[in-house]
Amino acid sequence: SKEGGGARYKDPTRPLNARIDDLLGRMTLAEKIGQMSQIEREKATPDVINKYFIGSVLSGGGSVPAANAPPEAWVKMVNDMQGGALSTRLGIPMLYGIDAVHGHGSVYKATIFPHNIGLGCTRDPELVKRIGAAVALEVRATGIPYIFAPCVAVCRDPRWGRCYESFSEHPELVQNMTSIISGFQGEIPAGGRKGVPFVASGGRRNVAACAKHYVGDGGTAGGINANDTVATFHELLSLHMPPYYNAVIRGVATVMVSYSSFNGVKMHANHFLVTDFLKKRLRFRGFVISDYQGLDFITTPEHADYLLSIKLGILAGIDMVMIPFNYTEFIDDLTLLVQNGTIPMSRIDDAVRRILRVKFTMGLFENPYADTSLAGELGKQEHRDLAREAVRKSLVLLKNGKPGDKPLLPLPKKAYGGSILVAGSHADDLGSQCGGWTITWQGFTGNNNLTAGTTILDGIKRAIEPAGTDVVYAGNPDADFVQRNKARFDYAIVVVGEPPYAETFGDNSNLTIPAPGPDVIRNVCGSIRCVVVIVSGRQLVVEPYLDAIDALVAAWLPGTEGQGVADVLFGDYGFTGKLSRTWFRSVEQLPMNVGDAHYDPLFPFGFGLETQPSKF
Ligand SMILES: O=[N+]([O-])c1ccc(O[C@@H]2O[C@@H](CO)[C@H](O)[C@H](S[C@@H]3O[C@H](CO)[C@@H](O)[C@H](O)[C@H]3O)[C@@H]2O)cc1
Repeated sequence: SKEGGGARYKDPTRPLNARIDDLLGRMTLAEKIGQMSQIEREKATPDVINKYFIGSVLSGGGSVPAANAPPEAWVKMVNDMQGGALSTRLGIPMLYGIDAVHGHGSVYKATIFPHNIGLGCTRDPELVKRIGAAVALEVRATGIPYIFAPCVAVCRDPRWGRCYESFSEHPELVQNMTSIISGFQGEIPAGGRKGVPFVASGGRRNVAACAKHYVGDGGTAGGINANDTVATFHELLSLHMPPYYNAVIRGVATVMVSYSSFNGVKMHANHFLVTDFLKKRLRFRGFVISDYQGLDFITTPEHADYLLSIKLGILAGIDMVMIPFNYTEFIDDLTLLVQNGTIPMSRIDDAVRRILRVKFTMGLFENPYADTSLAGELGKQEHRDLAREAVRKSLVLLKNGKPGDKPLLPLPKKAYGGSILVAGSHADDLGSQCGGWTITWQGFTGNNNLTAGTTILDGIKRAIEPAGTDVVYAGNPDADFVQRNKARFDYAIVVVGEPPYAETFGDNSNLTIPAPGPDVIRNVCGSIRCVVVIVSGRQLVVEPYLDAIDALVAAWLPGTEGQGVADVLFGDYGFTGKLSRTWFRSVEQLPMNVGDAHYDPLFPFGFGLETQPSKF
């Protein structure tokens, strides 16, 4: 019968392809196009999902059921939507997706891990896999089974606003960090088929992942977001493609297409790279999803010719469209294009087959509803301890003592004179130490209880006040304050850096430390032995201040567990981090990456001084 009923596709003992064939054979064009449609949470009522057979829903950056929503509220929201999907004729479950750039970033009191640029500096794929597994549990705690992560961009220019989402400028380091996919989805069992979508569906403690943004997102001209990556095919294959080999082998369930272009051809309209290369040459068997309004941006201005955009995107090989708002227009236009023969049914069937393969593989048909049994996983101490370990291992020590001086780090917990100075805006700013994609798309500044965490200053106080050291904090001390007080302090810790940003808002062509950071460095380090800690999404201009600085630490964007910084500053652990990116002298040198013929860095790729844990 054409109805769902006791149909073969509902029988989990049936072979995967038999279930797909049975279900596909029953589907109308409207049901097929519904599966290819992903809409935004705020549009996704159970009625809309039911009426249009919607196959997927997403939370865009910051799109939450309510401010500070607890896991239970997320689970209820997802399950209400799922009820709309399961009440359709064939009862195909919908797939809810969300970004998890550095942990379950949209969710109140989730553990926020260091951004990928810092994880690359750990050189620890096992650690990163453990992080993936922890993030999967925190995402499942809210009833969500699919994340738009990891970003496997190979960022070749730090002027790009998304460079912190990239593990490294070096493709091999990014390839190694694809271990996070096995954390998110679960490890393919020994002897299990590689290169096909895999999500450990048994325990429901894993999520479907998404390698993004295919391909060359990190190689755009001048690091301009969503711009043109001009390169030979060989350069594309040797610099930007390698992480996708690893992602496919690890069974990544989905791949997201990049807004960027390759030699002037929009990736969202690139049949050769999406279909001929990814699907045929690499034999990727999961589904390809567009980026948010990615079809609209095929044309300039965006959405200028939506019929054309849909034709080009779907024929290029995109299987699911992150619409996300104008879903009736999308559905009507795609229906028209199929009915008038512009898009063959075979292309639609390929897309739906891939989507169904992921949904069957991850057990979504057997477990369509979430429950609150994992609510305790959200932000639990074990995950915060893991994040703290990642912070420790991500820190890179770039300088430790002026020429002729003895090393300044590790610092003594007991200050000889009894007091130390902590200065700089970023010492006491949870939002800034987390960076973009935290609670909101662009992130936030300050500590205003938007989530739970430990600032770098809190961590310093907890580390040394018990030893009897008095910590004096001054966010922006002027020269007068320093002159009047310098004799009080054994040393100073200066924490400065960038404000939070995401995507185009982070595109930056000067990469200077934002004011008043340079003044704080000059005022403090000119009079007191100082450790400068830079909190940023990438390398910044530091050469002008280097001589005045006694010790220099790159902390990147550590996330909620700021105590990890103090752990290493005061010697509970040694510095082990190595640069995942070349630290330039000036922006005029950019782009400049390890392996370039002309390579004149301030600190080279792989650089990082080490210290031993201190006894006392
Ligand atoms: O082409 N272009 O020039 C362009 C510029 C701005 C856009 O604007 C758009 O609007 C934003 C408003 O929410 C969206 O977040 C996306 S970002 C997008 O969102 C996904 C879902 O959150 C993430 O998984 C992806 O990794 C991320 O790239 C985009 O920036 C769109 C396109």
